[in-house]
Amino acid sequence: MEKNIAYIALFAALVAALGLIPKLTLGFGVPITAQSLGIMLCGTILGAKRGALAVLLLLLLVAMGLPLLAGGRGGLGLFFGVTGGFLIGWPIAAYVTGLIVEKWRTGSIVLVSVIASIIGGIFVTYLFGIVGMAIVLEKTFLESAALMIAFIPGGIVKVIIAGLLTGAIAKARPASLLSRQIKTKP
Ligand SMILES: O=C(O)CCCC[C@@H]1SC[C@@H]2NC(=O)N[C@@H]21
Repeated sequence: MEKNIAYIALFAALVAALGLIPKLTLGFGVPITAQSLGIMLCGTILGAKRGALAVLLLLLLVAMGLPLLAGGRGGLGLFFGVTGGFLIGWPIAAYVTGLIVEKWRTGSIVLVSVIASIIGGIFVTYLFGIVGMAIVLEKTFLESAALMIAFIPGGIVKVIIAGLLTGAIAKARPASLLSRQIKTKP
């Protein structure tokens, strides 16, 4: 129990720390940020529930006004802004990423983590982001979706980093890979 809380707090802090890496805000107001890598890692390393809780903890602190998002941003208003869809999607993205790593036990952990990060960290995150942007920017779903192209190159780099880091932890400290400590039914 205490171990879980410590890991959840640690990964909320990790995502916040990734916000210290300078962001690049695109013309339509959404930044390219290293924090989306943190969302993937929450899922691949902590698993579904703990990963989602770590992201929710971070978002709670952001909603309370702590400047923990890239560029030192915080406040409830962000959830109603152009990046609000992404923020709402982040815990679900971490959950889906973690669920895939928990359930898919065969093959290379690096490959499983990369695929889980693509599905959770890219598809799920982008889906929520596209809907949020379409509402706030008053664009169609397809117009918003087209804007996502700018995030794809960075997204590919991030899923590879998430896969390699998760693989390295699986090798060096298997007990710390909580996503694989969950017992699945035979
Ligand atoms: O800081 C915020 O307000 C949230 C930013 C969300 C940015 C999204 S996450 C997926 C995609 N990849 C990026 O690097 N940026 C966008």
